[in-house]
Amino acid sequence: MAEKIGFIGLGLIGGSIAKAIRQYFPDYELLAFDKSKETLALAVQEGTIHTSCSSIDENFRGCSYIFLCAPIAYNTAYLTQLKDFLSPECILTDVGSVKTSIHEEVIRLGMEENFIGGHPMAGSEKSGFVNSKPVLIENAYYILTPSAKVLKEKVEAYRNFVEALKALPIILDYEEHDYVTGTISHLPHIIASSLVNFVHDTDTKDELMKSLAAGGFKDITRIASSSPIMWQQICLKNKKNISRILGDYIEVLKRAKDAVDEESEQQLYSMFEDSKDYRDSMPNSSAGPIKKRFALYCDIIDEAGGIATIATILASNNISIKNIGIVHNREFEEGVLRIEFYDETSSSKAAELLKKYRYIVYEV
Ligand SMILES: NC(=O)C1=CN([C@@H]2O[C@H](COP(=O)(O)OP(=O)(O)OC[C@H]3O[C@@H](n4cnc5c(N)ncnc54)[C@H](O)[C@@H]3O)[C@@H](O)[C@H]2O)C=CC1
Ligand SMILES: O=C(O)C(=O)Cc1ccc(O)cc1
Repeated sequence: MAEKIGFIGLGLIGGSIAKAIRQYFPDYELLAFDKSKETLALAVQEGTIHTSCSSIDENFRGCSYIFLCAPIAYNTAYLTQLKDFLSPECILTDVGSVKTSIHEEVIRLGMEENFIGGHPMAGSEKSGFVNSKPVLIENAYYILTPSAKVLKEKVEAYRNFVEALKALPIILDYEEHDYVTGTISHLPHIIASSLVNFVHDTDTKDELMKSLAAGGFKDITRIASSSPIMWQQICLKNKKNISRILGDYIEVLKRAKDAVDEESEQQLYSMFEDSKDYRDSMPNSSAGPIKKRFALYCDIIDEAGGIATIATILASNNISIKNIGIVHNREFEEGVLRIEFYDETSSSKAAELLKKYRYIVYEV
């Protein structure tokens, strides 16, 4: 066996990372401790992990990576128990949605040389090992928050590891992480939950609102179905940022109310126009502008013959393909043909050409 990797908590995120490692590094030895014995039994039975641990024990000694993937307060609480099992080479990491609290505890316990915080910006409203899958982290940003005393070589190794698992590493300061995710992730979850509860509390006797809730409502409230314990802990641990952000956001809502009360045509139009322009400018794929890949996606009916036909169309128009293959990812769960090019011009030329041949092309 090559490397040994340990997991504490093997739910949606821990399970997805473990499955991605299994897929891309089949000779690595994986072991896990989870408070749920059923989860561990299933993970062994499915062949995701080799060893299930009934506590944080000797098995964790000699791991090259240890991933803390339980709800955040437990991750922090387990640091003390782990300390004795870490070799100087071990990279200790977590996947928690809040970073300052765990970094502060790492500093207090003198574990900075080992710790690099981690946060895959992927997930869903579902939870548990049963819902985990390797594609969950594919093409998703994976934020790394290195401790001040961790060696650059360790950060580089972790960054390469994340890339090998097909996610997109990005390095951030842990405090900046909590400020940014407070707005783009924690605030939306609070808005979604409070909006759903608002409908529940103000609905008519015969629950007309519940019955009639349409696409828009469902789009922006999907995440209200997320794990209550996870979001309770996020709000408790990122209290300062969330409180300030909520305060600012309430001011924005007040301004929207003023615009309605005052029948301000200009303000109302600007609000919807500005949001439309900005939302339309956001990249659809999580890869975003930071790491630009020139790829398009295309529906094909028959995999084998279909790929050959497309390759011929592109080659006969002097468009070189960098990579081609069927992918199943978060955006295209049913599977789609992904074609990657060397530059933007080739990608747009190919899209135009394939559309002419009546293919359904997605440029994301
Ligand atoms: N769900 C999401 O979309 C995302 C979650 N995260 C972070 O990932 C972490 C885990 O979240 P999920 O995988 O979604 O949750 P989950 O509920 O799917 O998995 C948590 C796992 O930890 C285990 N666990 C709970 N308490 C434990 C304890 N005291 N000791 C050992 N194991 C324990 C549970 O049995 C479960 O298997 C959280 O810290 C969360 O902030 C990060 C990115 C996305
Ligand atoms: O399902 C979604 O859209 C999410 O927002 C998932 C998510 C939840 C928590 C995180 O820390 C990161 C991503």
